[in-house]
Amino acid sequence: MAVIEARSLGKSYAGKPAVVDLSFDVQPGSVTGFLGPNGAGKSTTMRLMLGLDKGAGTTTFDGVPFTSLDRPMHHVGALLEAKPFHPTRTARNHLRMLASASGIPARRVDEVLEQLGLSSVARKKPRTFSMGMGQRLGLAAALLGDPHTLILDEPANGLDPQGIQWIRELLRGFAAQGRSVFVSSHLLPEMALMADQLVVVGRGRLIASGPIQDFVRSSRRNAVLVRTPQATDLADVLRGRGATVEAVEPGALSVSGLDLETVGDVAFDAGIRLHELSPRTATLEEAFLEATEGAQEFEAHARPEPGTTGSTTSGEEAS
Ligand SMILES: Nc1ncnc2c1ncn2[C@@H]1O[C@H](COP(=O)(O)OP(=O)(O)OP(=O)(O)O)[C@@H](O)[C@H]1O
Repeated sequence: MAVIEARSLGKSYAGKPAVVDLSFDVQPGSVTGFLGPNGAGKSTTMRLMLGLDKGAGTTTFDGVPFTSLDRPMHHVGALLEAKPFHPTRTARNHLRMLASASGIPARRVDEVLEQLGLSSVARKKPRTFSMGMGQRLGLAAALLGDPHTLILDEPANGLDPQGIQWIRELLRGFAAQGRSVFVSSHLLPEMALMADQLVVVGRGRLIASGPIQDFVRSSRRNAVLVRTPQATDLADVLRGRGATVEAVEPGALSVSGLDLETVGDVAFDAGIRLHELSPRTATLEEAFLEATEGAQEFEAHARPEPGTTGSTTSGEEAS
């Protein structure tokens, strides 16, 4: 059951740093979400981890680099952005070829096709597949060797809501067996449901790592909502106690910097009547946007006019 240890990973393209001195661990029995804005270096990091890109640093799987693993498909299954499918081979033959190259019995191919819901298209060519089906085939290839570690770059890309829910259950189940999952995604509500640990990067550098609850808890967007007919008085008293107070609507305050019990006690001591006292927990998206503020490589400068679509970006599309 592999601990992944990534140490001082680094990579530049044409002198421009894409990944900078990046170190983190992925523990068995967990789903570790890999988050970062577009162009933050997630795909590059995953390629470095698997020895597919040359760069600085090392990554080991239970102490062994990927390129030195004996029968690597049995240890690590990977789904990266570029999925090389043979143009004329069927889905089943594509997997059979991968299986035979790794000494995996052919019956395992049919097992994963079944597991991934691809049995009915097993004899079709992947180039005719929708994006979601292509993702499923890529996942089938990653699972072929029944590995104890999965490294997945945006696996939910192109999947429909049922597919997204299915992959969440698959990865949670995989981790519950004591295996390791390292997965990138921009679907933050999904990540909040799926991951227990996070690695967050911006401009190729580590921004945060650790349990997802700690990351969300550290957000300034966590607050206490108070409704009171004496909002002005309460705001003054709370500010006097060092809280940050924002009027969200007439008679309602959002208070940060004090916990819920203290806000209630302060109001009671000041003789202020409360009509509501409730916690407001930050979402993963809010915590992420706050943590990566200023770390976006591709920043939108113009909001679309109401009724139009699209936005203007300052740079090229990331990979
Ligand atoms: N093959 C390449 N040649 C040149 N530059 C590259 C190449 N691959 C990535 N980059 C650059 O490296 C940086 C990191 O890119 P990377 O694709 O790793 O980011 P990412 O976090 O996966 O982005 P996204 O979320 O948009 O997929 C970006 O500035 C990107 O333009």
